[in-house]
Amino acid sequence: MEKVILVAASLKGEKYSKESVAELERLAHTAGGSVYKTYEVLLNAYNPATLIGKGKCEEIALEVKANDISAVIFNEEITPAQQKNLANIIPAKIIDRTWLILDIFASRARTKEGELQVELAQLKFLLPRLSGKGGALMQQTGGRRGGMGTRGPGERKLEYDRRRLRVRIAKLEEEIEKVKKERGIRRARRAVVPLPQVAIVGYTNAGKSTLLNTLTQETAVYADDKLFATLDPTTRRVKMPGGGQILFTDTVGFIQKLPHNLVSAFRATLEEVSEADVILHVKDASSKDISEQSRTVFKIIKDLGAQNIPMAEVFNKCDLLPHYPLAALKNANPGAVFISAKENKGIKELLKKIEETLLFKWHLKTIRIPVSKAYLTGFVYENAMVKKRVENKDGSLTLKIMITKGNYDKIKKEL
Ligand SMILES: Nc1nc2c(ncn2[C@@H]2O[C@H](COP(=O)(O)OP(=O)(O)OP(=O)(O)O)[C@@H](O)[C@H]2O)c(=O)[nH]1
Ligand SMILES: [Mg+2]
Repeated sequence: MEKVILVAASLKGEKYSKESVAELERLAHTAGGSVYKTYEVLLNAYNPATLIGKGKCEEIALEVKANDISAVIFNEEITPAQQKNLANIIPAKIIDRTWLILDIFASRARTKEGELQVELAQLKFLLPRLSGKGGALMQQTGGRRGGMGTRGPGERKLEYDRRRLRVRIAKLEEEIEKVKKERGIRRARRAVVPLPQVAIVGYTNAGKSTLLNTLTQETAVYADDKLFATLDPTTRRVKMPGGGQILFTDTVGFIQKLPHNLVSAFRATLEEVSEADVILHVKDASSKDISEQSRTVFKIIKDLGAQNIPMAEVFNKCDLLPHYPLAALKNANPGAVFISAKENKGIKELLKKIEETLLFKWHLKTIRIPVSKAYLTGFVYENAMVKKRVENKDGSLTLKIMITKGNYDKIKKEL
């Protein structure tokens, strides 16, 4: 593990919450850092040259030298100029929050598309930060190479040459365009089976992947007590209690101050969210920061243009709450469902809630197909989710289905 120092610098009156500082510590930990010390710096104004004051920089520089610290991580975004100045004073890698998140993303990307997107976001971040003659700022700092803040996706080493970087960016954009098209084709093919789609979204570490595992009774989806365990969307079929199936997609976790170019980098991956029939918002009931985290999630949903999709709210990790606070939480959120994904509790209620929410767009119908119209059966199966099938004595078929209005009208006309 690399020893790191954290700096949470905020303006007086806008002081970071304890949770926000703890989150920075968890991010650093997730990236493989062992936190030596955390500086909470309160400022009257940000210093345009060094973000924090010169004196503070020198104090940190001494600490770095005396304790073999490999990186200093700032909770703020640092400008290229600030980074250069900071690196001149402090002999360690200078990493900001955005770069730290990108570094974690780089080690997490699993699919080709995920890798391309992370690398593109990294290179776009790096480009303005390279010093003039192709020298690499990140590499120069403290003469240190490798480790935290230098990872690319897969086994790839990040490039630090300006000209080559530009070429690589163009190539990545081209490849992403290609992969996107392929995805579109794949999705169109999948759409032939019109199952309702639920997108699981929520703050990082809320328990989204654990929930999907519980829903599908398997442990194929990587869940971990680290931030951004999931990067690429995973879609699974889930059997509903009353019959039928629904598609659930697990997505990348959201986080405060997620850099804007990252949101747009992941837009393609998050397309699943804007195309869902229901958004399932998973919250961590044990978090001290639920409302702030929810605000962050809503903001990103809006950024994705998905704010009009019906949403179901679920509080997870209820097993961690004592009786009284849990009761209070339930009182304050009458429309929500309360579960423990880990202990498989409340899952039935959750699925019921999701079906209810689906009824905004999908309708529950019972149809009878007489023998003379048996040819319609295939069409129904292709255009509806069949919850129950009863073969009647007279050879006719009674189907309980969930179906969109347009498709129902089509069937109605034929029957
Ligand atoms: N006690 C408790 N822990 C849970 C529950 N659900 C998930 N966890 C734990 O919370 C941690 C995060 O779970 P994940 O499923 O990886 O969370 P996630 O929302 O997918 O996280 P990202 O993919 O990082 O956004 C893991 O250590 C889980 O074991 C629960 O109901 N109760
Ligand atoms: Mg996950």
